[in-house]
Amino acid sequence: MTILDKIIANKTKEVETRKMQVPISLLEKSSFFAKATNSLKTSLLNPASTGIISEFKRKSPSKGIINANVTVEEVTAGYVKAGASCLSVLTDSDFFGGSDEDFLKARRTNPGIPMLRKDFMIDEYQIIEAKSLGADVILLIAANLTPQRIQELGRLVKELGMETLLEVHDEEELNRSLCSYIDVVGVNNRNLKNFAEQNVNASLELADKIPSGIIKISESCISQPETIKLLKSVGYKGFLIGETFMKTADPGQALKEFIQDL
Ligand SMILES: O=P(O)(O)OC[C@@H](O)[C@@H](O)c1c[nH]c2ccccc12
Repeated sequence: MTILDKIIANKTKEVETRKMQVPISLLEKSSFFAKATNSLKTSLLNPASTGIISEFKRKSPSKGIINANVTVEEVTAGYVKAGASCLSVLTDSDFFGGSDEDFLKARRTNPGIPMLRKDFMIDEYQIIEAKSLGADVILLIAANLTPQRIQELGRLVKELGMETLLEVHDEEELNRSLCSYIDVVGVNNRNLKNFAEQNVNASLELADKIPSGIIKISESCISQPETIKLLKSVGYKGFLIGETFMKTADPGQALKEFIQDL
């Protein structure tokens, strides 16, 4: 069993429990259903954008605890002040130490910036739940979804006015998963089956395989401003970074310093 298999088995149970606890009709009462979303695409296409999608991540299966001493409000506000183009907030609690409460706190603190709900999406229920939390962008991970499920979930994301970030790790996942509901493609440099990689080779290899009209993001294992320059030179517009900032005492300050060297 890979780590991803374990996460998905756990997530399947979690979603079934939630469905019994909170009916969709209750989720739909959230005021976020009446609010317009902030577009990630628009943000990344803005020439003044840093392209940095900064992530709030307390722990991970590969690194264990990354930072247990900061609050989601201070970190996300610091990211926005430093010039992040989008925020990513983990809501998976068992493997990543996140929660829906974290997401809501970040949302209320930063109403005007695109926010990605970072979780393992397998069910329509979670998409509606994401909308109820004020999410703008949904992550669909090709490694754990069939092409048909990507289409079905992507369609619902669009119906609810949000955008879909499709995450792939290799060319096979990319080719089978692309469909008309995908707004942005993210190449995860880390293989979620073993969490082994420490480099951005996956992004470099896939750069010219992603159709040119689609906005490209490089995800994970980015720790140097020079890497951003390299990724930009092969066409990437977005850069999803968690640990590099989260492992410091002041992640917002770390982003600020990182941006100065871009
Ligand atoms: O902390 P890093 O190496 O900068 O990575 C951030 C982000 O890309 C990573 O957390 C991530 C990418 N795809 C995921 C899917 C699920 C959970 C987490 C992730």
